[in-house]
Order: sequence, then structure tokens, then C-alpha cells
Amino acid sequence: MWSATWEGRLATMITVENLTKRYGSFSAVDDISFEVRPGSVVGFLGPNGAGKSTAMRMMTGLTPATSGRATVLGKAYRDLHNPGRQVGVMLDASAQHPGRTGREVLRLAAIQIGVPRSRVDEALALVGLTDEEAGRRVRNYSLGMRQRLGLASALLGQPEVLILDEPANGLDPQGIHWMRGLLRGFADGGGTVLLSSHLLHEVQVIADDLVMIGRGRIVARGTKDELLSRGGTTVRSSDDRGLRAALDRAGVTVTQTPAGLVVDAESGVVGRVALDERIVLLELRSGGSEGLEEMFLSLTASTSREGTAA
Ligand SMILES: Nc1ncnc2c1ncn2[C@@H]1O[C@H](COP(=O)(O)OP(=O)(O)OP(=O)(O)O)[C@@H](O)[C@H]1O
Repeated sequence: MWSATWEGRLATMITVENLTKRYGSFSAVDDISFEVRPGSVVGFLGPNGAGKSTAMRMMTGLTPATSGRATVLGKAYRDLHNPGRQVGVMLDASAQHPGRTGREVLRLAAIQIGVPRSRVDEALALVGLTDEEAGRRVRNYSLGMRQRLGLASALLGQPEVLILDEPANGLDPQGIHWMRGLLRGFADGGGTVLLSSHLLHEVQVIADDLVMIGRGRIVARGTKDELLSRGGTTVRSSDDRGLRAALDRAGVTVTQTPAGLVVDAESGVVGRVALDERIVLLELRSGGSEGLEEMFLSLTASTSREGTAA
């Protein structure tokens, strides 16, 4: 359910509830829930194959969910009145028609969503594509130029919400810096951004909140400051398997990393569970961004393509 503040404004711009996508017995997205606050930039983080694109495709009505639901601006995407002017979407920048020029792509999109032609030049200027570049056919675009054109399409209708799948892909360091500025400016002006990435540091700089996903499930979620300062508790024990099972039973998220178990709870909670189970702790560390980094690296290591097929 979406909720409204007393002023009638939406309290959350995107709401994802128990969203699940199964292909046969394989769960690409497994019961994920999170909310995106107005005016925030949310980094949707996960290694290759974690389920980010599938989740975003469900949010934008391109793939039906097996169960659960997602709403944008309080409605299922397909029920939005004019989605192109309410939600800017960039899921696959390479999907643009290769035979059209960048300007043609945007002009057609402008007609489709009902914005004036003048908006095309504004969008091109926003993403830094020159007149000469806008006149080239998309098949001759570099990956970075395609990303810029994809962003221009997403921004064309002056939407309130942006949903962007790996927008930094193919951009050089200067391009990434530019994109961060653009998205930060969009959010500071009241817009809301959900962007995915497989690079922690890339989104760490720009995001207000982070949702971390691995093998289709959310493994960490919260404000960036909270996650980075908390960073979980890293623990090694005489019986990691038994401790993990006990923490699972206590409803705490646990991730196995090469450095030990990273637990999404304070060290005191971990110590108490270990004591109850009579498990000897060999190491118990809390705080710092290492926990988040370790969790992310271990997800990256364990979520290889072979791993996800298992
Ligand atoms: N149509 C499909 N049929 C079967 N499996 C699929 C289908 N689409 C996606 N998958 C699988 O679902 C999992 C999640 O894929 P998804 O593309 O959502 O991951 P991702 O996090 O976006 O990865 P990347 O960073 O590589 O883009 C993968 O294992 C993928 O192979």
C-alpha cells in the first residue's frame, strides 16, 4: 500500500512489496521489499545476475511479477496516466533504433509522450550531446553516448521519478562524475532516483539510501550513513554453521564472507545468540564500512553465473 502525508503528497515514490520473479524453479527475484522516499537517490546494488534488472523490469511493467507488487507514484506502472511524463526509465541503453539519429530518437519519443519539440534540444543539452553528435546515427554511437541518449530519453518528459539500470555503464571517469552531478541536481530539485549498479563505490558517492541484493534477495538496506557506520558485525566462531543457523532463527540477516560471518546486527546481539548456543567466539568486530564492503565482495564472489544457475 502506498501512503500519503497529511498534505496529500506521496510519502514514498516507489514501493516494492514482496516482489518475486521465478523462472521455473529458479528465483531471479525472491520476495524483495523496499521503499524510495521523495527527493532521494537510492542505489540498487548487487553483483552481476543478482536480479536488479529483473526487479526494475517488474517495476516498470515490462515483466510480470510471479507474486508481490511494485508501485510508482502510488500506482502500478501500467496504470499511470502518462508514464513517459511521470517516470523516466532507462533499462537498456543499447535498445535504441540503430538506424535513427539521436535527435530523431528523441523527437519520436517527444511525440509519443506529448512534449513540445523544443524539449528535445533541452534534453540533449542536459546530457551534453552536441548538435553534431545528435545528428549521427545511433549505430555509430559509443557506449557512453548511448548512455547519454538513454538519459536524455528518460529526462525528456520532465518526470518526477527516474528508474535507471546501470546508467554509469560505459562512461569514462569524467562522464561518471558528470552523471553524478546531474542525478544529484535532479534529486535536490525534488526528483527521485532509483539507480542500479554492480559497483559499491560508484553509488556510494551519490546515493542517500542503499538496497543491496544478492541471488535475488535483499541482504542489506538502509540509509547510506547508517549502513556505512554500522557496517554489520563480523564474527568468527568455533561453529560458524551452528551460529549462522541460530542467527537465522533469530531473524537476523547473515552473510558468509571469507573474513567470517557478516551479521546485520550489533555485536551484543551476536554475542548473546552465541552464548545461548554455547558457541565460542574467536573474533567479534563491529562498525566501519568494511562490513558492507566485505558483504558486497563476498556476494560478488559467490554470485558467479555458474553459482546462480545452481
Ligand atoms: N527470461 C529469463 N529466463 C530465465 N532466467 C532469467 C531470465 N531473465 C533473467 N534471468 C536470470 O535471472 C537472474 C537475474 O538476472 P538480472 O538480469 O536481473 O540480474 P542483474 O542483477 O541485473 O545482473 P547484471 O548486473 O549482470 O545486469 C540471472 O541469473 C539471469 O540469468
